[in-house]
Amino acid sequence: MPVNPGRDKKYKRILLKLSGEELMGAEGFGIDPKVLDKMALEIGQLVGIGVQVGLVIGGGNLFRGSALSKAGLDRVTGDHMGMLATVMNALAMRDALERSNISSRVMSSIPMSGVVDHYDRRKALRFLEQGEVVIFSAGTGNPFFTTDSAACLRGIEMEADIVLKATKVDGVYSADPMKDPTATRYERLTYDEVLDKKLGVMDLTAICLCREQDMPLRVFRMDKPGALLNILKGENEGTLIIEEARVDADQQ
Ligand SMILES: Nc1ncnc2c1ncn2[C@@H]1O[C@H](COP(=O)(O)OP(=O)(O)O)[C@@H](O)[C@H]1O
Ligand SMILES: O=c1ccn([C@@H]2O[C@H](COP(=O)(O)OP(=O)(O)O)[C@@H](O)[C@H]2O)c(=O)[nH]1
Repeated sequence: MPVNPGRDKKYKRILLKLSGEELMGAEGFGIDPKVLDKMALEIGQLVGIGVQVGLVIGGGNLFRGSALSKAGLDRVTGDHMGMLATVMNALAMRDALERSNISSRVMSSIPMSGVVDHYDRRKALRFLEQGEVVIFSAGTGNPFFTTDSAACLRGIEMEADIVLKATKVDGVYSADPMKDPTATRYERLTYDEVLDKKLGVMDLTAICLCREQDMPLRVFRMDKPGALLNILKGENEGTLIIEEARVDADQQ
């Protein structure tokens, strides 16, 4: 047993984005507690080696504004429902983390007194420094955005070393791999390449924000056992999106 099992970790503070659909497991809707427990275990491993973890969870397993609007609802109302869905997911994740004895906090971009704390950057930084997992819910608090953008925004505000986007596919491909079986995976891309090639894995607002603030991003498959820990060890899971000039610094 190493004296300090975390000494080789590559990142001190991460912002992990989980898509809402990840939470529903094999079901078509809702939250599968078994998936939550599995995720809590993986997050617990990171906390155990001293990584500070901020979490943003999507709401796509419950409601998406764009889908509700297609069904006839007002778009802004639909987006509000989507943001509230992310708060429900965050509460479920906090519950799973606490069942695994991992201290965690939920903060919401929309004030929800008596349910969760209102987002406060300085408080969130303090919780992270104390080793608590901070779950940032209700997206950015504004309609017409996504939780990808919220994850990048909070990652930048928290001065995370990297934003990790956990999703159903194991990286960024030349085309949507769910639709095009000939698509090939990139190991590394620049922000401009993602934008120029219109690679649809993440929304473009999020990519632009990371490009402006020089925040590295990694897209990987969450349900691959150990993938998260591998990334923390510096292994090449999924696809890294980074400015060419920063590659050397990232590889140290
Ligand atoms: N170039 C691409 N490379 C990888 N995935 C892509 C690409 N274009 C579209 N996708 C799709 O993006 C999805 C991931 O986006 P994500 O935001 O996690 O899903 P959701 O839309 O459920 O929130 C993948 O499941 C994949 O089908
Ligand atoms: O800043 C935000 C973040 C999210 N949403 C709404 O919340 C829904 C759920 O988020 P998202 O689609 O990003 O979840 P994911 O696809 O990651 O599960 C979105 O469809 C939007 O309707 C929003 O209006 N503003």
